[in-house]
Amino acid sequence: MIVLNQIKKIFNTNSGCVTAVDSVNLSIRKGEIFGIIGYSGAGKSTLIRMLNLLERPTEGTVTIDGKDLTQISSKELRLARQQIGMVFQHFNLLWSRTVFENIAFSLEIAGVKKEEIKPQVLELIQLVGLSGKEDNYPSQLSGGQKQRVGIARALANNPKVLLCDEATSALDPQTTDEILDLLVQINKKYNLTIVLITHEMHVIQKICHHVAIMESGRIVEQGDVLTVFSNPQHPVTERFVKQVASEDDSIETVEHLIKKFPKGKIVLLKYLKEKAEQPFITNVIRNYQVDINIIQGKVVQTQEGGYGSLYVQLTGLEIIPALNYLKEVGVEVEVIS
Ligand SMILES: Nc1ncnc2c1ncn2[C@@H]1O[C@H](COP(=O)(O)OP(=O)(O)OP(=O)(O)O)[C@@H](O)[C@H]1O
Repeated sequence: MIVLNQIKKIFNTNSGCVTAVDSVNLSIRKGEIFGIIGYSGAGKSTLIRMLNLLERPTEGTVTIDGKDLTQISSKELRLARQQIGMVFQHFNLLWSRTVFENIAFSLEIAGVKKEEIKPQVLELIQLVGLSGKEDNYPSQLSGGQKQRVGIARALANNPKVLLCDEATSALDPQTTDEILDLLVQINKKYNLTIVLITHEMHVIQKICHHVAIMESGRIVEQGDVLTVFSNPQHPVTERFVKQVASEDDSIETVEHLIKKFPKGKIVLLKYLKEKAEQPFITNVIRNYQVDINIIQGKVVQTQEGGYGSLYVQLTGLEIIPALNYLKEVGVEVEVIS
């Protein structure tokens, strides 16, 4: 539905040219939540701003529903932009207008008839959970409430796509989760395509179906969230995955474990929860002459399901057959010592 083809953005500055986005190709499917993650300066903001041509690409095409936005007239672009809502890190609300007026403003600009505006705004206010706050000014709202206004305003013209530019980065962890829950609710209710940028893996883990990892203007890895989480390929991806993994996963700790548990074998078991539905630990203990000592582990839940990783110590006479059984039932087995 959204296709970026060989997108490049070069800024000419006094100190020379900066390539902010470099030959990016992306396909984003209708109805999915697509996350783009990267550290500061990776090019995320520039990339997302090219999706509605707030930033014009130096090279490449941005195609939404078959229409190349880089080729259409400014009038067509204005109409196309109404189909693309945007939510910002610092909300970008009109401070002298109430909640109601902020949301109504989008509809006024789009030329919606006056009598149609009120019911639509009230419906949006209810959708984002701000009933009763219609007449409040932004300065009277919490950060989370301000972002709810931002989301309602972005949805006012029934967009096909919602772009979220670090929408939760200015919020505390609990408010972040509430806003992310709201985005999932909206995605499901309207089958709305959401593209977000973030530097927090928690955001990707909690709500995204697909993820692209950016570094120095390029996409270094992309795929469905569960695969990328359970099997990161690029060093940058590994660093992001560690943001949501337990601290104890560091190699120092593994070396410490080897010293602490010298008997038998220490093994890292990785499994997708939905694939490994059997009670495989119980089966191993029942069917093989081994004991299992669970040393540490975690289960991470994503929109696409969960995956687990467990460090275990196996002792006993049938370690190899037990490990073979685990592989047979779909558990990834890595022998540490
Ligand atoms: N208008 C501009 N003029 C010149 N250089 C720019 C401009 N906008 C961005 N850049 C440069 O492009 C690169 C990518 O910036 P961008 O803001 O897209 O990264 P980012 O991943 O969104 O970072 P952050 O999370 O810090 O916002 C940086 O080197 C930045 O300095």
